[in-house]
Amino acid sequence: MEAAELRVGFVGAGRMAGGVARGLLLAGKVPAGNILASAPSDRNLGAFRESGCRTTHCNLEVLQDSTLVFLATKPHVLPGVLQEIRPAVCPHHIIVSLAAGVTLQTLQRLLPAGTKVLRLMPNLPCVVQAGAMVFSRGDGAGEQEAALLKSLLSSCGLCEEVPESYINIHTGLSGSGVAYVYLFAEALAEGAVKMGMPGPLASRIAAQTLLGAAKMMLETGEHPAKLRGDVCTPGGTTIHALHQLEKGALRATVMNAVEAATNRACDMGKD
Ligand SMILES: NC(=O)C1=CN([C@@H]2O[C@H](COP(=O)(O)OP(=O)(O)OC[C@H]3O[C@@H](n4cnc5c(N)ncnc54)[C@H](OP(=O)(O)O)[C@@H]3O)[C@@H](O)[C@H]2O)C=CC1
Ligand SMILES: O=C(O)[C@@H]1CCC=N1
Repeated sequence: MEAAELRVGFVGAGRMAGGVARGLLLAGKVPAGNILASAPSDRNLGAFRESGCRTTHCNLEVLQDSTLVFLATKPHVLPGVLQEIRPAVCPHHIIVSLAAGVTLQTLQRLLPAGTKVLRLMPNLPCVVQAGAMVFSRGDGAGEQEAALLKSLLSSCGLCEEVPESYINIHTGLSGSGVAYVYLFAEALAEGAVKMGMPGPLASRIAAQTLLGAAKMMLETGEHPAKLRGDVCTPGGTTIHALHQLEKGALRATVMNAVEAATNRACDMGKD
């Protein structure tokens, strides 16, 4: 299907829905007039309207209007939403859930048999077209639906199809991982403030440091341990700092964080 013909709906219009919609619009993948978003309040719908998209308070209207429907409510709200929209779900619909933890098995159980359903895990930098997304398809979704989703979401960042068992791990690594990185950025900047640098300058430099380090990792393809070694002068500043981080068990703590978030996503998926 040509992107210009595709009608895209969002049930739930918050941060992630807004981020995905923005990526689609900026890349010219879907015209604004072909996007319809629903939410109970106007809190987030205004931003959609300002971009030229249509909005409604009625979730069923999104199903009636759209072929590709993103379910972008919080996970605890999703079962009620699925119950509400189920009568309006038809074979032509492609349903994509963004909800953390909610399994394909649950989605398939709560939707009509044979529904083309996919489970996507994005992360917040989709908002600036630098997201990291993975998705898996349910039994009713084929290569064509996967290719369509991948092509559309490439406008929001990296997007790969993976076995469903990786989705909760991606949540711990990247969906939640963005927050660990902000914590690290905050700590970097506060260290600089402690040493006398003004806060706003320290924050900008912390962000650019993360951006540059990430860009080098992606562009060189080198293992981070190799790149870290390249920064360390024998007897120099970096190795003294890294010793402190090792004493604080930074690596083990971050690994524990990924494990905790992954386990939490698994628990959230239990019926
Ligand atoms: N935030 C993140 O970094 C990530 C989030 N996710 C997943 O994305 C999903 C959305 O998260 P996020 O965008 O942060 O959440 P937000 O709280 O920003 O947005 C949730 C949206 O759902 C709407 N909503 C609430 N109840 C209903 C309902 N009954 N019917 C229709 N819409 C409803 C809200 O309405 P209103 O506007 O009126 O409040 C709001 O627009 C979640 O399932 C989360 O697990 C995945 C990866 C990363
Ligand atoms: O905290 C959460 O549950 C969601 C999923 C990943 C990021 N935010």
